[in-house]
Amino acid sequence: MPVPPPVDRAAASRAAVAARRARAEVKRAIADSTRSSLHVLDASLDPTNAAEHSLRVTHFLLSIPHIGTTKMERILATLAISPSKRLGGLGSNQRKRLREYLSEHVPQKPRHRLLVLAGPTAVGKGTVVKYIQDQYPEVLISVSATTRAPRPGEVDGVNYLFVTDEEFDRMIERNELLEYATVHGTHRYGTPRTPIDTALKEGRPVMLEIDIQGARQVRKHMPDARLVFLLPPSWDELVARLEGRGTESAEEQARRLETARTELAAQDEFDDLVVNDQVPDAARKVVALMRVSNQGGQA
Ligand SMILES: Nc1ncnc2c1ncn2[C@@H]1O[C@H](COP(=O)(O)OP(=O)(O)OP(=O)(O)O)[C@@H](O)[C@H]1O
Ligand SMILES: Nc1nc2c(ncn2[C@@H]2O[C@H](COP(=O)(O)O)[C@@H](O)[C@H]2O)c(=O)[nH]1
Repeated sequence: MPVPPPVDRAAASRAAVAARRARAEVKRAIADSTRSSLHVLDASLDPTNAAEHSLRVTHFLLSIPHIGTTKMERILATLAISPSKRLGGLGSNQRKRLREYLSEHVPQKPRHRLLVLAGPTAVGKGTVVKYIQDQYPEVLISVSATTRAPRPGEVDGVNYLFVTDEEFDRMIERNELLEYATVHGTHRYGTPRTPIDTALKEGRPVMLEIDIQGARQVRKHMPDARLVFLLPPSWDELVARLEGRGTESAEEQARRLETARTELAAQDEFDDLVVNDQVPDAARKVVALMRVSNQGGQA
């Protein structure tokens, strides 16, 4: 008889506890409507979303407000889904039927139509945002405040609100900024809160082009925001774009590329990754993510 490999019982038990906690968190999230059930169903497709992937379809349905045991059993029978199934193990037709059922019968909490676009220096965030501003005028693009000096051609109030250090301090004191950060270790940048709140109340999609520190703060304050990371086609192309733009000294370029390495390493924290190969394609993909955000679907 071959000898079975030794079992690390403590590690297995820790993993089981962690998995149970993660699943409980997903169920709590659906129950208090911080995430739509469609969003959880879509996330379960990806095995790396372990909590959603391993969630039993029975637990999933029971965690939705107003679905009790009887209704849950009826739904599963109607959709021909075995109660023993886990969300990640649904067949494509079962998944489709469940999705249709949820879309039709379960009110989905509308997500903020707030999208945060981040990515390393010179990946083309500003270029993609400018394209979106021109082609999709319904999207409000936030104008950040910054303590850096304007570049040639930049206009105060259009590209940025160019402010002094003292003015920036005052904005912080008055709680006027949704988020702020010192970027590339030099100047401060921040997102004025009021225009965003107003636009969201009006149901208008809003987009922020900010750095990763800012994206993390937005996620904390507004968990419904969609975080999108713009990627270059390659590292060499990123360097070529930074050098080609020619707006920074060699020293500043080196500093920015240093930050870029750290930022690229954080891409997994984001909801979606979009490669900026051709600007119109990248812009279309980003806008599509805003359009479907109420449905919890995928671009
Ligand atoms: N898809 C693309 N293909 C080729 N060049 C591009 C593309 N997108 C942007 N660029 C060019 O890359 C350079 C950097 O773009 P941009 O200034 O928009 O980057 P950014 O991400 O906003 O940078 P930063 O964070 O440093 O402000 C610009 O010269 C721009 O014209
Ligand atoms: N956290 C924030 N980051 C911001 C904001 N506005 C812009 N940025 C980021 O700064 C860098 C550098 O911009 P540049 O115009 O000097 O090249 C870039 O990565 C932006 O995303 C903000 O309001 N908050």
